[in-house]
Amino acid sequence: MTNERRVLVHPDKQALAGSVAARFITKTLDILDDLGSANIVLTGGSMGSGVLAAVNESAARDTLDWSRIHFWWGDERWLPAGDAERNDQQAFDALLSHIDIPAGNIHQFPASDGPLDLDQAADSYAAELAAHAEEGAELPRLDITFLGVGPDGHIASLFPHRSGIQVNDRTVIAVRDSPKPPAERLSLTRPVLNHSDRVWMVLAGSDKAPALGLALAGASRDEVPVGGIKGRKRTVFFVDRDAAAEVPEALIAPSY
Ligand SMILES: O=C1O[C@H](COP(=O)(O)O)[C@@H](O)[C@H](O)[C@H]1O
Repeated sequence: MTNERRVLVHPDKQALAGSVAARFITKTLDILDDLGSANIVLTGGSMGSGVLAAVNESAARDTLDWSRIHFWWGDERWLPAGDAERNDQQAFDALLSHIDIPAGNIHQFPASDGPLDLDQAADSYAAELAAHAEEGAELPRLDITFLGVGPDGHIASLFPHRSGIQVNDRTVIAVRDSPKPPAERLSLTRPVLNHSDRVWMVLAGSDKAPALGLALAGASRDEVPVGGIKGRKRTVFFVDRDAAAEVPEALIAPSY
């Protein structure tokens, strides 16, 4: 199988979340069998928590040995710990509070009410990644990275026509000019996202169709940041029919 980007279309949001959750469980079981542990990067956004809620509801949820799975985030909103708008809080509500996982396996970005300022928080998360790096590397092996995609084509907190999407000399950046509130955020950079073995983008709704169509048509990453993302082994867009409206027929995988 090649590492071309694939688009898998599902009838609606619910089917999409259920299908991605089932794939997540089976793929992570394989990764644990093969490698002994797994590093998963989570996303915020509507489908991010939808998929985690579907994992939580799955009868197969506890076939996974959660003690061997580490969770990271692609980005975070610079808000106090526990704020309902934080990506980590949404993941806790959807799944993480309900499973038997050691606290040390959950790698949250710092919060705005902690002791660090935004730049120190970015450095601190970079150091946390480095502390779990594979030998001789700056980063851990990233097995699956989930990304939501905004209607403007942003991924993590890397937005169109902002400098963040071009950064390639840091693993984590402080963002101060997000067009989507809050303006202050923390984000992994594009080279880190592209270091992932598998990038799974999950998007639903007709407002996402133009960004997906442009990205697949080869728009620049400055215009549509998602266009600059590619996993080392697999890059899959899991979408619903509405989001797929502008995807060329030839790129749609025959079945899911
Ligand atoms: O603000 C964010 O938005 C994007 C996309 O969110 P969606 O609700 O439009 O799907 C998300 O991927 C990112 O992690 C988050 O911080």
